[in-house]
Amino acid sequence: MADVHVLIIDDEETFVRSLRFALKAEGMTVRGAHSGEDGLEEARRQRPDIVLLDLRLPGIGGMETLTALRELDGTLPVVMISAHGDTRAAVQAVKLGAVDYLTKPFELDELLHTIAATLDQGRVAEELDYHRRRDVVPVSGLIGDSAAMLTLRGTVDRIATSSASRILLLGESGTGKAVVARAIHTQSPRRSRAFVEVNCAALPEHLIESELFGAEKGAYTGAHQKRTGLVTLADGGTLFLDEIGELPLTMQAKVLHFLENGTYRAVGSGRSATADARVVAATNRDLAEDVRQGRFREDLFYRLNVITIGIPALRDRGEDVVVLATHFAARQAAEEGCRPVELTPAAQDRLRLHRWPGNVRELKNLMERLTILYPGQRIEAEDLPPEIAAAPAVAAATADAGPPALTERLESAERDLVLDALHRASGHKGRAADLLGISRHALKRRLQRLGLS
Ligand SMILES: Nc1ncnc2c1ncn2[C@@H]1O[C@H](COP(=O)(O)OP(=O)(O)OP(=O)(O)O)[C@@H](O)[C@H]1O
Repeated sequence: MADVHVLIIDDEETFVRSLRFALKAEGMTVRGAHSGEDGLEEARRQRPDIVLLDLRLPGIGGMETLTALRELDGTLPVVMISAHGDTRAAVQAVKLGAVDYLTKPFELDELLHTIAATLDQGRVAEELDYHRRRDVVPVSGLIGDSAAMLTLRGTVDRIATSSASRILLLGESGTGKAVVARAIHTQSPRRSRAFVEVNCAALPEHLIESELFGAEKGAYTGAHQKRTGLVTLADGGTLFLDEIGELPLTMQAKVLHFLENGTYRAVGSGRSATADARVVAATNRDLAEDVRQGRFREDLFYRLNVITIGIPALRDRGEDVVVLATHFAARQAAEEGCRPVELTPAAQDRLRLHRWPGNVRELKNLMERLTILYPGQRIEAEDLPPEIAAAPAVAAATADAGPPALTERLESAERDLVLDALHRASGHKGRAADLLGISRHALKRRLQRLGLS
């Protein structure tokens, strides 16, 4: 059992010394502490793999030390050491979270067996904890160690400090385009100036122009005072035009003019003004197709499509699914003031197999929901929503039966489109129906049929 770090907290010096000697002979690293206070300090500093804790200690007692250790790290296994006649208290300690107890005097073999069994049991929890300890959010805010993510972070680093003033981000909904846009800003020399985010899909058409470029007092009905445009606010900083594919054609011409000349005109103003904003635009649409369909200006497309960053879908990022799930679980737990949920290996497999049409956003929402429903608990595959829990079954069935039937594939594509439209319409069914080009009634029927209502 090399590489195992053991912390012994016991006030009997000779006992600690002899255990230390014996465990070191087994290749373990052993530290000793003679009081609960010292033991806690030691645990904080060296993060042991297992703690052997005497029930009877001077100062803060064994039970209190156990509680404090659990607060420090809920996954740290603690084995209680009790004297004869203390069995009741030892059992109580197990109820409080100790993994086991040994009664003095005990054989070395018994102790070695307990340590081995405990560490083996703790492996799943440990793996998660490993991720948690590594869960240091990178400067970019972009979590993930997959090859795709490393490449993305490298690209963001390079582009942020380059002179590129127009950047286009492409990726499915929820892949992290907004996070990337912000990372480009915070890693650029513009970081001390404003990062201004505009969601082109959320603004009603008649307001977009005045929001973006500002308006003079009285420029239109209801313009009671002069309005400063978001472009002006982004001067020296970064303007993030999210969902640029939703920009109405009339506005596309005005944005193009600004991108080409750096000048703009507030609504109702005769004078043109300048603003030096780096523009990062994002879309989940196929802009080239929109150009072909006449929905997006070709000149604006080419103007934007110079420095393009593709953001991979979550399903193509391998282990990132589990790394991100662990990150969101830890973050939500901190918010709720509880221990993070732990995903069993079977549950992790289901997450790996799911297609994640809503990408990282869908995963984040899931982990938030699980934390609220099962605070600090182990999540079994069956605790996951049916569409995720069923993933391996579907995968196995399709593997046996060859490629999925056309109806299944159509249904899955339909579900993705409907979910995407609902997301883009912020859950508003009328708008989602418009985006899909169907009636509200037809959308309702589809939602029912797909089990999404
Ligand atoms: N790599 C990542 N690391 C940490 N959090 C992430 C990552 N990617 C996305 N997120 C989180 O997932 C959520 C969705 O991300 P974001 O809003 O950036 O997606 P988006 O691609 O801009 O979506 P949309 O196209 O719908 O606007 C956010 O809460 C974001 O913080």
